[in-house]
Amino acid sequence: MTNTALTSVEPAQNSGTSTNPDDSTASLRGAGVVLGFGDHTVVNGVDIALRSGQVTALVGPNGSGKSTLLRGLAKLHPAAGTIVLTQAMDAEPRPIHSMRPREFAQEVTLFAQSRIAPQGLSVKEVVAFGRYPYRRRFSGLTREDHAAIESALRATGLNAIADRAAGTLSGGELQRVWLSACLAQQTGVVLLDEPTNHLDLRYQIETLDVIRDLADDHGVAVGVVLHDLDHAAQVADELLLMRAGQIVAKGTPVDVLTAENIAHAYEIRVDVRLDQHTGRLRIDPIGRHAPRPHTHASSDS
Ligand SMILES: Nc1ncnc2c1ncn2[C@@H]1O[C@H](COP(=O)(O)OP(=O)(O)OP(=O)(O)O)[C@@H](O)[C@H]1O
Repeated sequence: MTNTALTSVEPAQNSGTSTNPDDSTASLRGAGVVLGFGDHTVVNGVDIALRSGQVTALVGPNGSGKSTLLRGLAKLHPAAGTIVLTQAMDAEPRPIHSMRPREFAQEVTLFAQSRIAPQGLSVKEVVAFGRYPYRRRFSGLTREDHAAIESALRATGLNAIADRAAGTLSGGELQRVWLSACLAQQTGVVLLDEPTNHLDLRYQIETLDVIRDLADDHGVAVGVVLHDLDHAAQVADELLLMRAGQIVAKGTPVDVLTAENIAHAYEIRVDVRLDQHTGRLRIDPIGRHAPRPHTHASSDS
């Protein structure tokens, strides 16, 4: 794994409508969203608003519908209800189903959970996939494309391995390559499904930093599924807690991540504390076994 740290994402510079930091105000809203598989409804009447410059985290137990909701917002799963995209502050919201795929891909990207390892392509060539919505037929990469790819490679700490074969990377490295491709797409809405999965501690934290950079420095509307509630509390402006296809709590991390809400959603006991020194929430799940006391070897004698 490269030693290059994730650095802040550079301002977008291409011809997409949401790529200028000043006008990257696209936001995605869903009302009464219903999604399912055949007769099996897995998201049932969800309201969600992803606002420019804000991080919204979706949390909840396995199978509660988080990934399916994200896929519905990304136009990858048929949805009932209303999902609209507002491309600029004063623009009229447009139903996403009326948008052409290429146009939609210039506005919204999804970092999905399962990822293939492309054989025969370098890291840089995979990241270049992110520029596909801007490419003209039979034309090569433009200066803007190269700048976006370089910026995304730097942001994900991949410049040192940009020429390596993507098929030879570890799971965590490959994950960062696909995250990089999403960043290279330079959209006003970024949807991320468990982006910290498979990453070591350092890249988990640096990925959370990149997510905050997207919102704070570039006005991106971020929707992210996270399993780690500490991470969700750390990165999100708003949390949506899902259970059985519905949102059971919505608001700031402090409002949503109460012991009662977590117990209701996950059916476990937890201890939730606000750290007085750091001002951060600490969520401590309580298992069946009493915590084992730990001592230093030197204090045993
Ligand atoms: N391809 C599929 N066909 C049928 N049912 C599916 C399919 N994919 C998911 N489901 C079901 O939809 C429900 C919601 O799944 P989803 O993956 O959206 O949940 P999730 O909250 O993202 O879960 P996890 O935390 O485990 O990733 C689950 O009951 C799951 O079994």
